[in-house]
Amino acid sequence: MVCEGTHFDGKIPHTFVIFGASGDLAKKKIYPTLWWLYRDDLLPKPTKFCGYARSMLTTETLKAQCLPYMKVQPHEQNKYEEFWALNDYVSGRYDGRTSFEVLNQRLEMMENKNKANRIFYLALPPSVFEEVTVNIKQICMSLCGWNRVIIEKPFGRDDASSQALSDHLAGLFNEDQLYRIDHYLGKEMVQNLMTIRFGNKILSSTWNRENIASVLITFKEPFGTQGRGGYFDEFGIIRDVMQNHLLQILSLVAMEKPVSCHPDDIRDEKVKVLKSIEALTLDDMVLGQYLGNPQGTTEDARTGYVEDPTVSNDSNTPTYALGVLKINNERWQGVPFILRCGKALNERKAEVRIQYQDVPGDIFEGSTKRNELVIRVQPGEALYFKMMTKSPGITFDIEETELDLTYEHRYKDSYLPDAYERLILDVFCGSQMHFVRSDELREAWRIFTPILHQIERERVRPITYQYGSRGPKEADRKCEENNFKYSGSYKWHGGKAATSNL
Ligand SMILES: NC(=O)C1=CN([C@@H]2O[C@H](COP(=O)(O)OP(=O)(O)OC[C@H]3O[C@@H](n4cnc5c(N)ncnc54)[C@H](OP(=O)(O)O)[C@@H]3O)[C@@H](O)[C@H]2O)C=CC1
Ligand SMILES: O=C1O[C@H](COP(=O)(O)O)[C@@H](O)[C@H](O)[C@H]1O
Repeated sequence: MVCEGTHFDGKIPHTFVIFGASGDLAKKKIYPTLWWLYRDDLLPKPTKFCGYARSMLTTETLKAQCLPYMKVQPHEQNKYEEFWALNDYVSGRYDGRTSFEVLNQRLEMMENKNKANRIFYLALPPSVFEEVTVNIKQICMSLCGWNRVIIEKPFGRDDASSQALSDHLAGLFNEDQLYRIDHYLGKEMVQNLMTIRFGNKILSSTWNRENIASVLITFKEPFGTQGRGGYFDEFGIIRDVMQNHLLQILSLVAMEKPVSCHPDDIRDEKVKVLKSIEALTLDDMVLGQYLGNPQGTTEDARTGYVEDPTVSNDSNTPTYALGVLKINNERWQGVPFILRCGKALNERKAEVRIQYQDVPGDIFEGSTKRNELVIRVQPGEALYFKMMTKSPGITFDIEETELDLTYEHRYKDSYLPDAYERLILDVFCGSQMHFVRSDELREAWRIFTPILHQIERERVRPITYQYGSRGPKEADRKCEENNFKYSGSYKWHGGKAATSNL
């Protein structure tokens, strides 16, 4: 794909600074990702890494904390030690100048006072975000290389708080220095959406209201808060998953073809389609909250959401949400885009279902089923197209079958990197294609803020569903009302890959 930012500058040293290095995200995702990129020789040489947090750690203790997540193979041990030899750690406050001055001196030492590019990863709670970014800007910027700042969600709680954050950041950095991570944009099948759509004539010419009945975008997780409901209860599933991951997928499914693959051309189209979406209302939604399953085999499964000790007994925070979005433009008017997401459900799955309309002028006595293009994001990346065929043999009966592109079969020997690997490498390369621009964010909050405020103001009660179920029955009814037909007749006769994901 021809686009900017596909290469990094291999001649200049790079320093990667991880704020919140002692935390959960850092040890489970950021350090492992940096190690994998280093292991596979994908980073510029030399790149050094510096952790920063309040905890009094050493590089050795940090290394020990990260070990369970690093997936080090015995033959990689030497390289693994090399990786840690490139690491340093500074303990300091988030709000004082002095600590940041110490950090900057340490960075200069690591860089031998040479020209260096710096990447700052903010794996931090939003409460310290503002002071850390101010201190980075005032004290820690590389003076001759470039500086890039990676930010993790939540990007605010609603339109006003998100705008305040965007304004704060805009006062410190240029938009091209800011990399807002939505890790779903780093997933293989999400990145594939543009190619599927714009690289296939057969799909591009049917991708519209004349052919498509509805689009269903799903995220499901088979576990609850696992005792960490405190964070979740402040946000809920709409802010946690729907407003970001699912809406990003929607915009890639629904946007017009960009002028080129330049990141700004793509993001311009994403913003345009978001602008055509009306704000959600309660009538467009089904909200759920899980109850414990007394027959559950784990403590998590037996514990209902409000029984989590870190969640209040009368919390009305949704752990499940379905929302029907309408896109008011020439391509999509009248086609419901149904977003569904939930925790404590029956399976782990993220997928997009493009359901085509019924065949007009039926000659098969009502036995045709709708075509459906399924883009399975996880687990087990696959693209399959459900279609009708004549049953093989002497009969003239018809049956449902599929054109199947299961990655595990077709691309058996390919390595699919983790989303964070792709995205962090993009930051080294300066490609913002898979990062969220501030105007995308503004539109996303415009769509969701009114409903979020209403749920909080009116204390709207979610419908309860049992841990391990498919969620509230009302959600299936809402799909039906919105032109998504489920027949239950489809049978997949496929191999190992499919069964292991059922
Ligand atoms: N390449 C491959 O590996 C392929 C694998 N397969 C496998 O075959 C299986 C079946 O294929 P699939 O496309 O899912 O076909 P189905 O049409 O059988 O199911 C579609 C989805 O409908 C949902 N559903 C279940 N009950 C209802 C209901 N009452 N109302 C509305 N929706 C309902 C389920 O998802 P939910 O619970 O989320 O609503 C289900 O996944 C899949 O699990 C898939 O893994 C199929 C083709 C290719
Ligand atoms: O951003 C989030 O995503 C994870 C799910 O990510 P996945 O890559 O494992 O699908 C979710 O568990 C978490 O609540 C949410 O904040």
